[in-house]
Amino acid sequence: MPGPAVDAAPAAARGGDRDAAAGGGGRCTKAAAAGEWEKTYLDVLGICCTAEVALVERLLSPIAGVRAVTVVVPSRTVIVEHDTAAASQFHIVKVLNKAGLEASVRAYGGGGGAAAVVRWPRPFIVACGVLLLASLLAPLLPPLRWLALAAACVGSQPMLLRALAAAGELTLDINILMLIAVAGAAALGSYTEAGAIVFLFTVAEWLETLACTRASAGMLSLMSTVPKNVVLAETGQVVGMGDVGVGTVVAVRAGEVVPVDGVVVSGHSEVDESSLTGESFPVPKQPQSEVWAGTMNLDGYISVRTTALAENSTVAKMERLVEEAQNSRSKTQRLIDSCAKYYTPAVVVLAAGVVLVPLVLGAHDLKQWFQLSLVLLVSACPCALVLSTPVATFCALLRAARMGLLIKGGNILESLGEIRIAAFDKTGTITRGEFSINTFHVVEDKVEMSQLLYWVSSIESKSSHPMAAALVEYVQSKSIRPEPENVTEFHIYHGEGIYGAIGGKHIYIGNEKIIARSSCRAPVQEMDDLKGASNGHVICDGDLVGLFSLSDNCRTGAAKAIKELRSMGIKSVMLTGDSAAAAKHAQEQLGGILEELHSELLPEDKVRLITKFKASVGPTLMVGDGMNDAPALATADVGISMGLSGSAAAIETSHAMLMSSDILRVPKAVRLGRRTRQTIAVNVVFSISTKAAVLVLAVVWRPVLWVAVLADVGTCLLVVLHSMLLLRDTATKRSCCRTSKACCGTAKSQAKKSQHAGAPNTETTGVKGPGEKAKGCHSCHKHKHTKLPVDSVVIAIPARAGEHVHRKEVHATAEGGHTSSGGCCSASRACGGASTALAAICTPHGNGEDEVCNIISARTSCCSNKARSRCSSPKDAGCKDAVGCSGGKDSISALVC
Ligand SMILES: Nc1ncnc2c1ncn2[C@@H]1O[C@H](COP(=O)(O)OP(=O)(O)OP(=O)(O)O)[C@@H](O)[C@H]1O
Ligand SMILES: [Zn+2]
Repeated sequence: MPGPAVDAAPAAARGGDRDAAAGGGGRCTKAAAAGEWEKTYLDVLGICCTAEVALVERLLSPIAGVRAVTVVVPSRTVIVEHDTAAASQFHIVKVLNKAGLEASVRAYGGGGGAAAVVRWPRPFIVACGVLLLASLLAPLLPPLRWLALAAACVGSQPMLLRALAAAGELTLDINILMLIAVAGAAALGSYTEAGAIVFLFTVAEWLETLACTRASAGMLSLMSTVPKNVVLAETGQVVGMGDVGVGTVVAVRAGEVVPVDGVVVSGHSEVDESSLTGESFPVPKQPQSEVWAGTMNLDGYISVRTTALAENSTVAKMERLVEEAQNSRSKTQRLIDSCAKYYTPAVVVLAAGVVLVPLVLGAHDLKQWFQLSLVLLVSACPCALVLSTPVATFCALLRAARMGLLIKGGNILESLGEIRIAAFDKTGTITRGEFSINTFHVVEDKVEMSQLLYWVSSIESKSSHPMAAALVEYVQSKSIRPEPENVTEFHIYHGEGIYGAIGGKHIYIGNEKIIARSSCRAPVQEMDDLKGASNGHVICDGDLVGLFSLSDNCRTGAAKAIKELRSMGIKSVMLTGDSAAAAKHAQEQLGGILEELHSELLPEDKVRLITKFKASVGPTLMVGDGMNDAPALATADVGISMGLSGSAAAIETSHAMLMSSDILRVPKAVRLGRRTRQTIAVNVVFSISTKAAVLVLAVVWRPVLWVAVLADVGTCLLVVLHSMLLLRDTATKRSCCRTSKACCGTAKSQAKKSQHAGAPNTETTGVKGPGEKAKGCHSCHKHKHTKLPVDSVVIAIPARAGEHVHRKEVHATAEGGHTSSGGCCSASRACGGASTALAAICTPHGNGEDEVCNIISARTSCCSNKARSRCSSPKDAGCKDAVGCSGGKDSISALVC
């Protein structure tokens, strides 16, 4: 498989090639933040298909002060990066409108602006329709037939402007073709037909725009929620976002949108992160909590120290990715575009021949030939074919973003649909990457425990490995403060561990391999072999001084995700840098579902294996999080990085980013890729066959111009509508109440069963989320509409404290105990803080087949103690399987569904 993955680097924005050449690859916002450049989003309704892209670029690029032009065809959006002093928004809009492109500046703060603009047909369309209708009375009053001609004239105004602009640029576009057809029909005396062509064309265009804007509303609104100004906490001064450096403390009052990514310094509040995560529940924030730009401070005053510049905020990065993805062209699209380039001129030449040859030969029924020629001309527009890929890709990318998966381009989506084998990294991907320390001891009293802990924590503070975080936290819990600033040398040995120098001591920390590297004199110690635990060694100046062991648990849903992949005919394997024992332990937790285990791998070993899979099995998916996974992620046909918790290297090199830690979205993504490929195939076949049918009909029966036009614009519209089916998550909408009832009902009945089984009481009562009335299962529609607008981009960010549970719907079913403090994360609120509560969280499946119910226990650490079980159908009250919560002091085994 010639890896499309390799050329998957996000394509530089169209017209922004100059930036790309300068090495900035679409990174234009950097300069913009400096204050000179501004990005303006324009709704340009006159963009019909990719034919207009070149036109828009050629119109705007020469304007002084315009630096980059990006045209997003499916959403009819033009993004212009310009110097406001040299080229005003007004001027840009004027230039586009002069060419009849119907441009308007998208209102700041709302992605759905365009939808409002195009809700009603424009006056010229209405006038065209009315005149055409009146002309149909011509049999009663013959002069009325002229009204049809008037209709054609009135309706074709914008077409004419666009045609002129295109002709000026020496390009042949749909507008020119249609105008020739209209003029031809008029010349033949078929005024009604001329009027009908114009009316059909304009109405179809309007409907298409309506559909497109519905699809794209919200896509570009990610960034627009972020305020442009901030209030400095110390002085109360209001300054522009561009002037805020890292480390500035800004004030965020209740009801305001957090303007920056940062850490809370003072104050307590609840923040609604739904714009980023889709979480409907406010997340409590206190000093040290992280907050993100674009989220809403609900009810308290907080001051936030910025940790990133505005252009590097999570939301800005996401927006950049989304934009780049929209503009990267997939393989299929490139193929179609290059075919379309030859198709139009070829058909136009043919059309000319059809008139000229009979003319020269002196044929009798010239009118017939002339009509055939016009039909051919109308059919020369490859609109539907050209749209068949980008609209489908666009809708699928949007769908993916809503389920928390940012895909860096349409070609990746197509590759996703071809995957034959999936390779998973272990630590942080299959497992949580949240280690707990089993043992930590000094070897033969060689050093003081406190000294050892100080060394380890100080050096580990410099590592981003999940083990490092656990070790540092462990040491801090012993009231020892790590001092990473005292570590004078630091080095990472991939697959082995780390090295650091502190206080003149040379210290290595890592697995067995690091012992050899450190030229340790002491014999390898026997560790008390805890099942599946990873063992760590601390070597100080060539002497083994400390031993520790840590363990990690598999992610909820990992086994199910792999099972689902298998049901799709995809093989799953594990690639880990950890020991064979740890790999085997994870495999046991998964019920032995992985087909191959590869352990103790170095980053280059992972690359080698991926290359092997690509050659021997086929298109390969790699899912990973660590720095050691980055090269393998880049090598795979599709590399998915896990969560924002993943290492920066993994996020950078991967082709798609899972914004939550829900591994179940991996099979969903593959399914979406398959659906996209199917949709594109159907679109292509449909648009080619209608063209062929019209031509055949014209030749064997008789050429009817309006049928050709209807087929042309109708196909375009149908292609758009068909692609929009990708946006639909049928399961979410339809099965919502049905399943919720099922869940509640079944939870109740199961609660009884589980009581017999000795499991904790899981009787059901409503659970309140903050700001919400207690919801039974019946209010889910309302809940749905208020919390998850159809057009919003929902991107899940992994929780820092505890763990978020990503959900579409919360049908809480909990037994209220005594209220307790709790409050570990948003989900704890779902549980109502009850000490023995259980909440079932149901996530309907994309394909509408089944749904997943998470059970959240609301003890002290409610969110992490969840069990997951599966209802195969809403009616199926019985449990397929139930997994007891493993780990955690308050673990609960429960049967639900
Ligand atoms: N910062 C660290 N502190 C202690 N040990 C480490 C550290 N980094 C790596 N190691 C040791 O090196 C081993 C391999 O690390 P590596 O990052 O290659 O893989 P991993 O993250 O454990 O597994 P996976 O490849 O599944 O993510 C780890 O299992 C651990 O024993
Ligand atoms: Zn990992």
